[in-house]
Amino acid sequence: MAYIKCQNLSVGYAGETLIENINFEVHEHDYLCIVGENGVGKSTLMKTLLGLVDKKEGNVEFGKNINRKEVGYLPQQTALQKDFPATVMEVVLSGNLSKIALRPFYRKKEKERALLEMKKLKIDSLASRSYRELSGGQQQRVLLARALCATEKILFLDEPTTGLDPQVTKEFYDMLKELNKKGMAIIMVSHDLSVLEEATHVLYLRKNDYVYARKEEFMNTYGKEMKADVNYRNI
Ligand SMILES: Nc1ncnc2c1ncn2[C@@H]1O[C@H](COP(=O)(O)OP(=O)(O)OP(=O)(O)O)[C@@H](O)[C@H]1O
Repeated sequence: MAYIKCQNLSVGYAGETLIENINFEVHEHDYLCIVGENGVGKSTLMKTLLGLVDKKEGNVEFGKNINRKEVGYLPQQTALQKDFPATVMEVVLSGNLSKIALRPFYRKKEKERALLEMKKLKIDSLASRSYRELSGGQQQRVLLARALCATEKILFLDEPTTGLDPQVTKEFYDMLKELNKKGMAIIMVSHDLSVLEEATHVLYLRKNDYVYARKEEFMNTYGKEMKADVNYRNI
C-alpha cells in the first residue's frame, strides 16, 4: 500500500495554477527526487503534500499505514531560521510538536527519542550548544534529527544541502541513504543532480508538464535533456 497517492493533483496559489494533473505514488523504501527549473513549483508541491498549502484540484491520499502526523519535514532554511535563538536540544525536541498538540511540556519518552536521534547523527555532544552558533552542516544535522523525531516512515526535505560544502553534502546524503535502506521513504526537492544517484524515482517538473518515472528509465529518456536545462548546466 502506498504511503502517499497523488491523483490528478493541481497546485498553486490564488489566481495561479503552477502544476496541473500530477499523478504519482510514494511507497516504503522509495527515494523520490523532485527536480525542475527555479520557480516551477517544487516547494509548493511539497507544501501541498504536507497540507501547508491548499491543493487546487485532485487528491493527496495518505495510506492507512501512515498517519499524517508521522511525517518528518526539513524545510528550506531562511536566514532567520539559521539565526534561531534556541539550544540544539530545544530545536530537536520541537520535532515532537505535532504529537504533543496542546500539552505545554515534553514527556520523558520524547526527550529520550530526541537524544537517540541526536546520537544516531553524532550531534548529541552539541545538545546544549546554541543552534545559531553551529556550522551549516551541523545545523542541517540538527534539523534532520528534529524531522526524525516526528517520523519513522517518511521524510520530506526541501533543498537540504544548499550552502553546504561537497564533503558535508556527501555526509548528509550518506545519512539519508542509510535511513532509506532501512525503509524510510524520502521525498526531496533538489537542485543537486548528484542526489539522483541514490534516487529510486524522479519527478521532473516543467512548465505545464511533468515526468514521473523510475530513476533508470528517467535517466535513459530524459537525463540529457535535464542536464542541458539552464539551471543544471553548471552542476
Ligand atoms: N505564498 C505564496 N503565494 C503566492 N505565490 C507564491 C507563494 N510562494 C511561492 N509563490 C510563487 O510560486 C511560484 C513557485 O514557487 P516555488 O517556491 O514552489 O518554486 P520552486 O520550484 O521550489 O523554486 P526554487 O527552485 O527557486 O526554490 C513562484 O513564482 C513563487 O513566486
